[in-house]
Amino acid sequence: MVLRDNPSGLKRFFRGFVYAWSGIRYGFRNECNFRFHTIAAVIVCFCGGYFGITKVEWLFVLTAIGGMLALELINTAIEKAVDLVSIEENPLAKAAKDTAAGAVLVYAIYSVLIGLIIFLPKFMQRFM
Ligand SMILES: Nc1ncnc2c1ncn2[C@@H]1O[C@H](COP(=O)(O)OP(=O)(O)OP(=O)(O)O)[C@@H](O)[C@H]1O
Repeated sequence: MVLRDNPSGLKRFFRGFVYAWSGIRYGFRNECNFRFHTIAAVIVCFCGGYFGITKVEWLFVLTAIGGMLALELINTAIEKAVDLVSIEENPLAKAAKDTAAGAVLVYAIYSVLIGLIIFLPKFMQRFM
């Protein structure tokens, strides 16, 4: 049983990575939004390479990608935790899920704006 097993030091540290990787795999397998954002992230990285964006632009792009993926996973964690404690209809459960979804939406809008600011001028310059 995981809760009783309490290794210390390096073993515990690396075990944390295994659990985290398992969470990422869970998100990818079960959450359509997480898959969508992962695929979008890969496409954006290819575009970054293709358009030769600057180091500072990469920093913004990577912040948008990393934040978006992390928030999606946190949103999934909140959804699962809420379902665990409250299967029945509950206004607090609704508030928890909807505010978590709102956080994802806010960051998604931020990410889209970053993408437009960085890529739109380069796209227009190359293809228009
Ligand atoms: N226990 C609950 N009580 C009240 N409202 C809930 C509850 N569970 C979900 N809801 C509400 O129902 C709607 C859909 O919730 P649901 O959990 O299906 O979200 P979803 O975004 O469709 O998630 P998923 O990614 O699992 O498909 C949301 O508005 C949510 O706040």
